[in-house]
Amino acid sequence: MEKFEYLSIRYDGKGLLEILDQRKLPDVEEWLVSAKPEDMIGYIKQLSVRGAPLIGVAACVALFLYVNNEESARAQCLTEEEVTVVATKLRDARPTAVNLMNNLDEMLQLTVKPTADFSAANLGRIARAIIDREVDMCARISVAGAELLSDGDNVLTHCNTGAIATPGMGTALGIIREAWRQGKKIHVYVDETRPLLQGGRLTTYELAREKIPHTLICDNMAATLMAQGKIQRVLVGADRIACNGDFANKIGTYSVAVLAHYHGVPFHGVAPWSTVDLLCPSGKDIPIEERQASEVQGVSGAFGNVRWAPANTPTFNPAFDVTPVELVTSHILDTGIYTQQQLKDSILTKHK
Ligand SMILES: CSC[C@@H](O)[C@@H](O)C(=O)COP(=O)(O)O
Repeated sequence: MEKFEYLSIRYDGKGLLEILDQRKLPDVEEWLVSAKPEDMIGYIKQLSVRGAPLIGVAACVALFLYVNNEESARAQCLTEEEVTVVATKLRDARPTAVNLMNNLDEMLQLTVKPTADFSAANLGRIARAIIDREVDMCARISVAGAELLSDGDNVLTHCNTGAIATPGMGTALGIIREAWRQGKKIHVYVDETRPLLQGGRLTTYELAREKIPHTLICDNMAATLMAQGKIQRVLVGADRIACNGDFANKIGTYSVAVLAHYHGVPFHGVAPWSTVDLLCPSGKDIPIEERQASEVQGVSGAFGNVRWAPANTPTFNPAFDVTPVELVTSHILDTGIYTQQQLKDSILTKHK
């Protein structure tokens, strides 16, 4: 595979794969080496690599690199079984974002089984095609969604859906970037996104780099802003969209959707088609990751580890929640903007 470099993942074309440690942002920009699949699995679990499209891409490149190294060492191709064992471990690194599963299934060439080719050269080609497609989908999403934004709009976003969460320009944040690039005078309210502060640390970092006007708020402030008429639209990402249009995204998204519904503010789920799970009928079928207590008992990161709750305080820490489709004004995908019925129809067409 040839050399590539994006904001949060890079490969030197000679075997060095690195990811930007998103736990340490915004103040520390540190690159971590992923020499073997176990490294990447650890980085995905600890959220050094995060964001549905990015973990999908990172896992594919890690799989390619493993096969490439083994193939060189043994001077022969790996078997399908050997590649599948490693792909399965990567697939299990996080349970909710379906991009990980969709992309690895593509690497395993499940749909072209009789002619599958597990050489490093072929896996490198597939991984490269997946990356190019993700970059392209981000660009298309951004253009499609930017049409909805007008001068003077205040947009609320949750978590981080930008260029560090994808190999492209981002999804929900990509729309914001594109609208700004088009000269629209918009302003962004950024939910801080407890417990891991993806909004407070990462979305603010990206918006500041792009010089897009923004204001950071705590998650519990969105209701007040909506009641004051200060939010015109909500744009959020997705980790898995079910066939009926329900979708999982960062914990807290559902609360924002309920608030938006109550206040009559348009609410959009934004994602590439690689986030649609054609095998998942509805939101109740989406597996939700639960994470460790320490994330809720305090905070940790480059700024240190701080616990404010008494040690061993019982916690509940689901990393994602499911927003029912009834609360979604429309989904913005790389192929356009979809009402609930249009999305269902498109998914049905893909099933045929
Ligand atoms: C373009 S990223 C879309 C989603 O993956 C994003 O909104 C999100 O929920 C990320 O969660 P994270 O736990 O930080 O990986």
